[in-house]
Amino acid sequence: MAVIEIDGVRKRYGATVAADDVSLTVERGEIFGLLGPNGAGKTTLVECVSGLRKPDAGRIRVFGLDPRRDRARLRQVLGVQLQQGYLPEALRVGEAVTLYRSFYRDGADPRRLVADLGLGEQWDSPFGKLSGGQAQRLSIALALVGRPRIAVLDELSTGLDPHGRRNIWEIVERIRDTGVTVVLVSHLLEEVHRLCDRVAVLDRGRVVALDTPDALVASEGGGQRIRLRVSEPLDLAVLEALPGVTGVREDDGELVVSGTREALPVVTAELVRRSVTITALRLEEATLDDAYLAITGRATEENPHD
Ligand SMILES: Nc1ncnc2c1ncn2[C@@H]1O[C@H](COP(=O)(O)OP(=O)(O)OP(=O)(O)O)[C@@H](O)[C@H]1O
Repeated sequence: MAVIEIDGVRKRYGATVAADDVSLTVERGEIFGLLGPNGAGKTTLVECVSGLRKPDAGRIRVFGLDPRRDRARLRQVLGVQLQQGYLPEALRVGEAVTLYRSFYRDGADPRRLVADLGLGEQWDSPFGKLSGGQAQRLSIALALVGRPRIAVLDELSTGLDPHGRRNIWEIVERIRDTGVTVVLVSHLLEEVHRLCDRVAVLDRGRVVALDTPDALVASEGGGQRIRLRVSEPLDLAVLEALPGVTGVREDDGELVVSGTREALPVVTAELVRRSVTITALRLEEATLDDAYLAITGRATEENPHD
């Protein structure tokens, strides 16, 4: 069942098109990723969903509610994580969570929520004294204190070290396990691959791909990269023309051949046929990075004058 429905949404700021005919749905209980480079329109879209911005055109429904018209009711079902630096420095963790709890009819127990997010010892700590990871966990607590059915988390691991990031990811998985639908805004591929059930890739206001992370990887050729060194110079076009090969480039003396699983036997056979000796060969599985570069690169080529 769709809990968020976005249909034909457009939003402009002057000459900048931040949302260009965006249509997508978010299903109950999933972690849905919005992925894209800076300025792709991710924040604009979640602000429209949260009722903070009014689209120029299109329709949005969240549990059937119109985010602008039904804002008070929306607030009871949708929790939005605020960006860093949002609280007075002197406000203590416990005070902040208790204050936010008072905005909701049926909220969570502040002490338990703070403990669940690993901030029990910081209950009396002022916001200004928290580490980056603790401040992020507090912002998640504030998004969850109203016991929302949907949580919107925007760039939640920005500025965290790898350990802090993993910690936050586990928290997001636990949130999902309690039945809350999560919309995750991110520009980190590793993050969306690890967490998201489905991902919409946004580029200059447009949805340029929407699928599971694994399907996005597979859609870009099924994914292998062959890195090889050869005994003599080779015309790249020879390899590019082979079946299963989707791209060939040179990287620091190595030939990097991208393609389907079929590519490896075909490429090696062709080199043998040409009596070219392979001096080194390494096989890498394609990742979401490859898919993402291919998808956003293609979107740019399709609209060279934008
Ligand atoms: N209030 C505003 N006034 C004018 N232009 C804006 C405004 N807010 C956003 N924009 C522009 O709209 C485009 C989309 O911005 P948005 O913040 O939605 O993208 P984003 O994908 O969230 O980017 P980031 O990852 O950098 O936060 C950008 O070109 C941005 O400069």
